[in-house]
Amino acid sequence: MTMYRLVPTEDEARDEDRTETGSIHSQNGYHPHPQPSTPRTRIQSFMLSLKNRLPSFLRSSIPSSTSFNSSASWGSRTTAVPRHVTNPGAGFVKPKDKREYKLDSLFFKRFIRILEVLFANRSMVFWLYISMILFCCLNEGIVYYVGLIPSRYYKVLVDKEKSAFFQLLGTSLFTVFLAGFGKSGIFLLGSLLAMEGRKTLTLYFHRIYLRPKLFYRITMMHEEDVDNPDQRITQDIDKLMESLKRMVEELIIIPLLIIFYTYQCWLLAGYTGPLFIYGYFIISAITSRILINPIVDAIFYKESAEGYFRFLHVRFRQCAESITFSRGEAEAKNSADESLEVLMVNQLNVIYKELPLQFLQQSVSYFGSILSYVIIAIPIFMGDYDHLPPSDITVVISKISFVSMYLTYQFSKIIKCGTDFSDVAGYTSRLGQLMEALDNLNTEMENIAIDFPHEESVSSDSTIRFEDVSFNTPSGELIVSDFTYTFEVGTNTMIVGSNGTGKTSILRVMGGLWPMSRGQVILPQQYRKDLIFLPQTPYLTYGTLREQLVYPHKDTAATVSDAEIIRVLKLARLEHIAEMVQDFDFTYTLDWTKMLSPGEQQKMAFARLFYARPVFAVLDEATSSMDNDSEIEMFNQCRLLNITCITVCHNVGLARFHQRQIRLNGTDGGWSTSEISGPSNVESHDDYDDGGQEEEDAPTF
Ligand SMILES: Nc1ncnc2c1ncn2[C@@H]1O[C@H](COP(=O)(O)OP(=O)(O)OP(=O)(O)O)[C@@H](O)[C@H]1O
Repeated sequence: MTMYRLVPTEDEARDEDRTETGSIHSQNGYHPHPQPSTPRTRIQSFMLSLKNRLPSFLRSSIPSSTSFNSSASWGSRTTAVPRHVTNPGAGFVKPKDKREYKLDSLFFKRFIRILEVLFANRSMVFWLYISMILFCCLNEGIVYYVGLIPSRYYKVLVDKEKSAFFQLLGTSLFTVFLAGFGKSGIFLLGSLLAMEGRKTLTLYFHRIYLRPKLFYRITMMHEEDVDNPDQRITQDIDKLMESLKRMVEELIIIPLLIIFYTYQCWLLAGYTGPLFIYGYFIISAITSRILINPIVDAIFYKESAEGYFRFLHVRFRQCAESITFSRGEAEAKNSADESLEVLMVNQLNVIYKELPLQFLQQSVSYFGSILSYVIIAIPIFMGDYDHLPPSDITVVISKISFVSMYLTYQFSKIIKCGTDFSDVAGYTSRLGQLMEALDNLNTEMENIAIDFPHEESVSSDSTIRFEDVSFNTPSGELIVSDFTYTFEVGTNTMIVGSNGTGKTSILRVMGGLWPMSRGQVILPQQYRKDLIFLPQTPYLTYGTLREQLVYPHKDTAATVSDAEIIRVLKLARLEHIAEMVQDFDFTYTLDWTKMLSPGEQQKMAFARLFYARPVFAVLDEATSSMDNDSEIEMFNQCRLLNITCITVCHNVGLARFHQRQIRLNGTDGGWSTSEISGPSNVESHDDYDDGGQEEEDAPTF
């Protein structure tokens, strides 16, 4: 036996104070109910004031109350970030007067963390980056040579040297060709770098996001903290790498170039040249930094709005049939229009905030070229080159012009990268925030020991035991209090109660998805093998029929024989599927959920169950879409295969397949257990009338 538990520490237990209603209060955690003056009330009043300030079409998108975790059994919030006002139906609105994302130390911390992931273990990204540096150095050597060509032309033209002119023509044509080759090489390496970077970061996120239990919690419970994690992984990483690529292409060897051209400029124009250029850069950089901050923030919120807009369309696609049946197309159009409107508002916000930066960048470029003439003029008017003949002065002017303009150009490139930099900062904030949320959640889950197994709790029998278990909803409502029950092998148990009384929640606690506020659950040692959960809507993977049956153990698919597939399909009354697909190894481009009816999808889940043959099957309304005969067949097969059922359902007719029941009464976490007296199983279909028809000894739920 294996046990997982959430037991308060001794200190925490001391602080606990039980009220008459059975709720538990604690100074340092485990609050099943919200405390009177909590952040929840503050957030609610903030949202109310925000709602009143919004245009009418957005008001409907703001929920009148927001769920807030006051229960410490759910741990602390994932990150100290603002509560976004969210609504998947309409989009996203940023709380007014609240700027959170900017170029501060947190940004640099997050950015360094992303770089650590990208460059870890001398990855491919690392080598591409090194190759790019080398290529850029080579290319800049060529550029420097090309830059000096005009001064050589001036010389041969003023001196009328014909043969030197043709020689120079040949060399310059070859150099220009080399420069083109260099530029396209940088483009290739940059694109590979962006692609490889995207792959590395995405794989990293797959690893930390799709972790057992954590994936469920971040998507189901922490939407307020981290909106659209899927969009961050699929879109934001790509955009981050594209912006980074552009920046790297522009800036990769800029420090070297600045040192080199500063030295050249100082040699030709004296100290005033570099002094003017550096002064001009410092002023531009400070102004640029001031203008970038609001853009980072705007990009963060624009991406959130993008996420909701995309999410809405995905939901339309998933629910196309339901929407059409309920003639909800007009409503869908309205919410899509509203969501687009919110996106446009956010996009416009980005455009407006980028405008001053664009103005600065353009002005800086033009001003840079004027500055180079000032730098040339100073030594010329000071008479530094009066001793040279006119042809040599034109060479000097051309050289100073090139080095000063090129140095100014390097600085203006840094300023011009401001837009990309603000993009990078925005995406870094979104990805960094997700990383932190996942880290915090992971630590939180480790601290509350929600996962199992705990070696010291190993026991020999195969029962599932709940011992004094209490738990709350994520919003802090007590659902079940001091629940003690043993699920024994061979004894089917039914869990019943009205809607929302916590039937599925008991299964969530059993599966480790929800934490307990107290008590412990003891599972069979090989719980992964011995315990299989069948939800109402099974998850059907993309892939072959063989893979479908062994889900989630895709790697074992090849070991399942065709005969075995046909056998379990027959048990699940899906033999026609075998004929329909013919080739068990054909990967269907069509979604299996489109190929199978809801009832057939549930049968597919039973086919998996019959293939795996666990000790316990936890069925959460797992037969709700099946016809009566099929329902009987599923429970009969479970009995024949010695699978003990723990069933959540509303169908009174199913009582005959169970020996015990747990009833949740929905008030103060109350519950009761009883024996079910009636036929414990059904051999023939005839003695099963109708799921809705009660028999004398069948309990009513
Ligand atoms: N993610 C969540 N956040 C907040 N509350 C939740 C969440 N999931 C469930 N709840 C609440 O927990 C309570 C119990 O939910 P549960 O799904 O266990 O009910 P149930 O008895 O299975 O209902 P039904 O018979 O309708 O399936 C409900 O009041 C529900 O609102």
